[in-house]
Formats: sequence, structure tokens, C-alpha cells
Amino acid sequence: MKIQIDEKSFEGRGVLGEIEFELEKGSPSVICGPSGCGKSTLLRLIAGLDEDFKGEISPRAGKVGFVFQEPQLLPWRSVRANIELVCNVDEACLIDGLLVEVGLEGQGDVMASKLSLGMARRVALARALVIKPEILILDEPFVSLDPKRAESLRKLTYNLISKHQLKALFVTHISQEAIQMGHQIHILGGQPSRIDKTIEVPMSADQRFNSTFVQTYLAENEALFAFS
Ligand SMILES: Nc1ncnc2c1ncn2[C@@H]1O[C@H](COP(=O)(O)OP(=O)(O)OP(=O)(O)O)[C@@H](O)[C@H]1O
Repeated sequence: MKIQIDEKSFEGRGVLGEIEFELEKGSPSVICGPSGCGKSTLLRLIAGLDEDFKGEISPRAGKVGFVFQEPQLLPWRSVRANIELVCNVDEACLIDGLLVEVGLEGQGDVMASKLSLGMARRVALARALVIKPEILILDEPFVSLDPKRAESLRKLTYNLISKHQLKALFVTHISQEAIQMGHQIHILGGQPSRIDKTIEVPMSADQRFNSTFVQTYLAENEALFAFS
């Protein structure tokens, strides 16, 4: 998928300038940048939720799996019923297998109100995957989790993106998270925002989730990650 934004404005105020990059299967991209620089706006354009911009995104995203900052589950419904809300009968057959994949085997009948935040995030991930999305978009999906749970969910998500060869776009403002999740990291800056720089992260999956390796890489490349 080729993303080429020339301009996105709100009420005459330019939020995004020229932004160009490609999304490829199994090679997740990360968008980083300061608060208010237009990250969520960019995601909405790519997801096809906002078509009021100059530029071109091709091919347009068909099915989009979205994982938001909050899991956004209906507390009075079970895990399974929350996932069924977004899928058709054929896709519903995938739910049990997906629950296994996200580490919630046999938890389909648990009420969403009884889930820990970490479990709720896993359900949100399964809900995004059940439709077999052409693109998976994750907007700071692990905020407010403790470091251990966030790490475990990053690893799970990274492995699922690889396994299902998904096109994935991940937003974060945490440099360690960007390094772990992204094969390419696009750092936004300026007004209106443009891609200041793109960092390629040539690490294996094992290296990404080896904290010593990541900390050493971060220390050696501190200047590149000056956005955080
Ligand atoms: N619907 C809208 N109408 C007018 N202005 C908007 C609208 N949506 C976003 N903006 C403005 O566009 C700019 C970018 O917002 P956006 O939410 O995309 O930034 P962000 O980088 O995702 O921020 P954060 O990191 O804080 O979530 C902000 O100045 C915001 O006020």
C-alpha cells in the first residue's frame, strides 16, 4: 500500500504536509511524533475514515482492523459476544482459534467486565484480527499497562503480525516500543507535520525482545530518537 499525503487541513489550518511511505505485508511500520502532531489524523486517512485530504492512498484499505488506546469492549457482553459484534458467521468460526493465539484459550464466555486490562487488550487484538484485515492499525494500544504486561503484548502482537503476514501500522511516542514493533520508524515533525526521518530497524524478532540488546541500540542511536 502506497501512502502519499500532500496536505490535510482542519478549518484551513494545515496539520499534515507531504508524507509518503509504503506499507508491506509482515513488515510493520511505526509512526512517532510529539503530541498533537497529527498521528491519529494520519491513521484515520489511511483507514479510510476521513477522505477529505489532498493526496492518494492506493490501493484504498478494504477491511481495517483497529486497535485503539482503550480496548472499548462492552462490559455486559462476553468476550466472544464482543468479538462477534464485528464479524460475520464465517469469521465467527475463527474466534476460538484466535483466543488461543492471543493467550485467552477457553475464555470466550467470560464477561468483559471481569477482565483485567491486559486481558481486555488481548480481546481487542483478537477482535481486530477476526475480520482478516488487509491492514492492522494500532494507535498506542498498550498505554497504561505495567511494563511487564506491555512487553508481553508487544511480543505477542509482533509475532502475530509476522505469522499472519499483515500490513501493520503502529503509533507510539515511546522509543523503545517503536524499536521493538517497527521495521521502519517514521518520525513526524514540523508544522504542518512531515516525515522528519525514517529509521530502519534491522533486528531479528529475538533481538527486539532482548532488553539488553534494545537498550544498547537505543543508547547508540539516542540522537535519532530525539522526539521522545
Ligand atoms: N476533527 C478535528 N477538527 C479540528 N481539528 C482537529 C480535528 N482532529 C484533530 N484536530 C487537530 O489536529 C491536530 C492533530 O491532532 P491528532 O489527534 O491527529 O494528533 P496526535 O498526534 O494523534 O495527538 P496525540 O499524540 O496527543 O494523540 C491537533 O491540533 C488537533 O487539535
